[in-house]
Amino acid sequence: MSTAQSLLQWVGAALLCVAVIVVVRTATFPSYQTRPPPCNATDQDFIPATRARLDRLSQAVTFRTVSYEPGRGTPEELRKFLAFLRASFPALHASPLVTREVVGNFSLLYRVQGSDRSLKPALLAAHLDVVPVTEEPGWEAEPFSGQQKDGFVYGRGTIDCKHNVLGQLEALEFHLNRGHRPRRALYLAYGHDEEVSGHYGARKIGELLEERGVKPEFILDEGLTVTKGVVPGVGKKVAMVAITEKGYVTVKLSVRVKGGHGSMPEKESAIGILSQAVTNLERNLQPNLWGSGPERDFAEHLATEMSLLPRLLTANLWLFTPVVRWVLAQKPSTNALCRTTTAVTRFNAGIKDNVIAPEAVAIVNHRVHPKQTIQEVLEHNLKVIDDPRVKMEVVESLVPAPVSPSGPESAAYMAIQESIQQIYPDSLVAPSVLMGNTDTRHYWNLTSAIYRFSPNVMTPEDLTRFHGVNERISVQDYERVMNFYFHLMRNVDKPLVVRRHEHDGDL
Ligand SMILES: CCCCCCCC/C=C\CCCCCCCC(=O)NCC(=O)O
Ligand SMILES: [Zn+2]
Ligand SMILES: [Zn+2]
Repeated sequence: MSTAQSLLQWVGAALLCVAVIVVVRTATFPSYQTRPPPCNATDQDFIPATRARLDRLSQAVTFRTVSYEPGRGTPEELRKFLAFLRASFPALHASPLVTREVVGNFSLLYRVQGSDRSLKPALLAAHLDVVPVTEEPGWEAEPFSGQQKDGFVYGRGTIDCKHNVLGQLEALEFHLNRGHRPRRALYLAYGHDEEVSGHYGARKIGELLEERGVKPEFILDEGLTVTKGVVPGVGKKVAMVAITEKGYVTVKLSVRVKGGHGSMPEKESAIGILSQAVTNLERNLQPNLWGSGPERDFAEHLATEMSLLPRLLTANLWLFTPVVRWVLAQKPSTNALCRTTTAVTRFNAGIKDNVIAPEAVAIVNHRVHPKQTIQEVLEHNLKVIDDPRVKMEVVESLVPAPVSPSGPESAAYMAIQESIQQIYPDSLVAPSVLMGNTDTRHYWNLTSAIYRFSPNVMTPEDLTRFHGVNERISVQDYERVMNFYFHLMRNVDKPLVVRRHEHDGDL
């Protein structure tokens, strides 16, 4: 046999081995999906989306509680919104079990007293502020109208996240009206400036709770949602419970040149130099790190629920990680899980048509992958810009959040999963990474069990509504939001027991 023939035989045998491993791993990959526990709720345990409840959500949207910049807000609107909340939920505001504090002038902290002091409190969070409306003409209903149309409530805040504020308060009001006396103390924390980093709201709440020695069993804030048609290869709904958040670093790029008359320009302008720099950043993305961080768990939790090809790839990441990285990098929503993202969010230069701009400034917002450091992000930028005329300064930064426990070893995570599956019995649940940031950055010292999840459904078409045009929630989803919080309040109102890790209950 020639050397070439024997080499071919060896290659053939190696390929066969690889194929066998791939097939065996695909066929035997473990399932992480457990059956939803039976829900003993009766008809009386259901909060219907009545006219009054829908109108309260609509009315909440009409308060223009927009936050623009740290320290600048809409005090009058916030004040009116707080008064509206007080008037809208009379039972909880009159209850001797509930205390209400205004923190940092406009943020709210409620405490519901529990009868069993051995149980650590639960903390549900959300925020009162909303992002501004940038593209008014594209809206099918006025963005601050709260208009109800075709089975939806429209407007800023309907999914980010007045639905969570109102949903939690509706659930608590419902509970108290039925004479419920909780065993576990419950905190509700509503910051008023989450969209501009929470420096005056959630930070103050976090400091206050720390001073008082409050150590919650877990914290649940806004976050990822139940998704439908968003996760490649998975037909069922997937509830994504974020167990960590990407970090961020915002940088300011600037170029200064000599100004002058528009009739006698130099070869290059500040605008041209800076444009080249941001083009370099957009053409040379930060490295694709998918699979090296907690996002890998997300895929592996869903592997057995995927159609054949994605399942084969996910069950064999030892071989196919580069392929998965390439596939996920093709869409903005999945690319966000792959790498530190680079968004050029502002670009300013020039004051007059015939004056050469002496300075051009761009702001670049990066969301940092859990396995990358901020230093590495900045070094990458300097390398690809490769122009000493472009100055780079860090405006603000935050390291990726600590990873919270998930799976059967975490009783709090399982209580959230159980509550999701009681409301969405056909949904899968998987731990994930939030690509944005929440007020929980100010709560890291309170507990290591921090989760970010909003109990409404998002389809691919809905993703751009978030901070975008035609933000809306369906009536059915809002009903699910209220009932999710109601179930969660019930499910955690007892000692939470850690379950042994096992796969006996697999689907
Ligand atoms: C494998 C599929 C991954 C795609 C997942 C998309 C799911 C989308 C669901 C919700 C969108 C959540 C956006 C994050 C918002 C964080 C809160 C926020 O706006 N904070 C302010 C900020 O980060 O600037
Ligand atoms: Zn939000
Ligand atoms: Zn937001």
